[in-house]
Amino acid sequence: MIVPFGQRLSAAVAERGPLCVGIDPHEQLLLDWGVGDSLDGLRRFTDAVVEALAGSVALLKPQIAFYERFGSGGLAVLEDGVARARAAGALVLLDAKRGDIGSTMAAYADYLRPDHPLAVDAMTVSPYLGPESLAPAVSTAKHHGGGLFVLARTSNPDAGTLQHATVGERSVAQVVVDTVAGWNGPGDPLGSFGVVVGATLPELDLDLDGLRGPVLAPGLGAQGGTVADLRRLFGTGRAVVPTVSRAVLGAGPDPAALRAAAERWAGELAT
Ligand SMILES: O=c1ccn([C@@H]2O[C@H](COP(=O)(O)O)[C@@H](O)[C@H]2O)c(=O)[nH]1
Repeated sequence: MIVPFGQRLSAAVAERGPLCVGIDPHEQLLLDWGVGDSLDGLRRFTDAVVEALAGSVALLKPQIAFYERFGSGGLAVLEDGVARARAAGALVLLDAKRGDIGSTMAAYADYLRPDHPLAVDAMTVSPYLGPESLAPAVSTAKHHGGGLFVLARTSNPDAGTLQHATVGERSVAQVVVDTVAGWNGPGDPLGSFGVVVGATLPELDLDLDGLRGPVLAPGLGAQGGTVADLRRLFGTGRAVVPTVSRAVLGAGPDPAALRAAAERWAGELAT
């Protein structure tokens, strides 16, 4: 039976808490960990993070850019790490930020097919070609029980330059949120289609009330966002998935230290 991503996310968060940990093997992190900025270092880094965290956090979010740096070998490391993370019970959100004309978008969305070598539970996508260009990904996600997180109001400082531009009466970011809301069914307790909204925003300048889907909130830790910012921006009662990469990964390579760093964030989120 196919269980939609929104339901699987709800169950994972109920069991493990909302924290998502990003797997971002930056060159500097590989050097700091002492594993080397090499394919072997990438493999050791990925193995360590998966082994330390896949049994306890709800979501892992590998950033594909750091694997593509190493070509096909890097992607093989990612495929192996993703498969092992899912087998250990973590949902995997591939941070790929794909977006293209619809016919190409259909191919990108194949990451959501269970028979893909890099099959994941959900992926990030970019609506820059127009939110309707993402329709083939929505259809693949619905067919296979996958999820999408669409960039709406991102965490980088100049994001508002484009995302605040207006289309009629609404900002571009709001058009994205409203489009994604339309992909979630009215009866869904939590839909499979969510948006990305940074935890670094000075204020929440968009209306998320009708979304009925999860909000992925990056920007915590290394980019300056705090748990207090999450509360200030999103309040309580919303399905927010806070995601942290460097502020957890910096604790490695010791698996116990990685787990402790993730537990500190999880503990703070739970208070
Ligand atoms: O608005 C966005 C969307 C995605 N990201 C990604 O999240 C992580 C953040 O890493 P940190 O080390 O926790 O800063 C990274 O992969 C980004 O590409 C984002 O930061 N903001």
